[in-house]
Amino acid sequence: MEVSADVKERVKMERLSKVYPNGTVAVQDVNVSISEGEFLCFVGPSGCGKSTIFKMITGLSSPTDGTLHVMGTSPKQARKQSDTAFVFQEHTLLPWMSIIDNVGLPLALRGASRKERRQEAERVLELVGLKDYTKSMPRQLSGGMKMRASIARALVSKPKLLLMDEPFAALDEITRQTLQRELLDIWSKDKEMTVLFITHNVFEAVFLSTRIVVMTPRPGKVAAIESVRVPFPREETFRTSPEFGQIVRTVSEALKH
Ligand SMILES: Nc1ncnc2c1ncn2[C@@H]1O[C@H](COP(=O)(O)OP(=O)(O)OP(=O)(O)O)[C@@H](O)[C@H]1O
Repeated sequence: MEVSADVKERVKMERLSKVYPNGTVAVQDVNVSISEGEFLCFVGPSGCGKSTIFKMITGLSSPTDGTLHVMGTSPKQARKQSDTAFVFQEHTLLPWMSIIDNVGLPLALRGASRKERRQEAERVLELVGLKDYTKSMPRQLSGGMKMRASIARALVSKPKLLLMDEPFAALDEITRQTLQRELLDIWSKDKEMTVLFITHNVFEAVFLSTRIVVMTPRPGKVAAIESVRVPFPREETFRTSPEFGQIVRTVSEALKH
């Protein structure tokens, strides 16, 4: 695959398409370029191909047409370099391992020393507010805390690209809003990290994003790309501001197409 010269471009999709072997056109002609340091949300109805795009970015699924560059190289190469990390809706913590061992697992798989694993796991557990729970087992944590631990595990390998597929969908509204703020804090401290975030929740997308990609139902195409030009840190008052309401309306309108 051709190597892009622009290292600041984290993901480049050109006419990206995916037709599954059974004939389902999941993604069609998607053109999106994502730069370093963006927080980009994908919103769209169920089945519009959001997860399929993520699978292609992580190299778990191949495009059937068009091109896709991740970190200026192929998705598989980017994954090999540990440049990408993934957080799913359900936490994927191993129930028989303590939180610190779960969080250090990606480093263990790479052969890192025990000391490095512990240091790095403690660093990210502090970032997500779980430094007092290093020895706990997953079953001892609430849903929100398990999600924090999953985020810590994704951050432990210092990814340049963090992909999050509806990470807060199973949480109650208060916990969801708390985690949104915490995630923005973590992201804004690391200007090199790009976050791609899937959500069905337009309010969540507007609060978090620098840009929002609105997708259409099958076949999944881009209906609109909206910029949210509101500076960070975003205060809680943003959620009830007229500007917020206006962007929510624009995105909701685009979703109807
Ligand atoms: N392995 C597969 N084989 C065949 N069709 C598939 C496969 N995976 C997904 N699809 C279909 O591709 C379309 C897009 O699926 P995808 O999971 O990417 O959508 P989504 O937008 O992430 O949906 P949701 O919001 O419900 O998670 C859907 O119609 C789905 O049924």
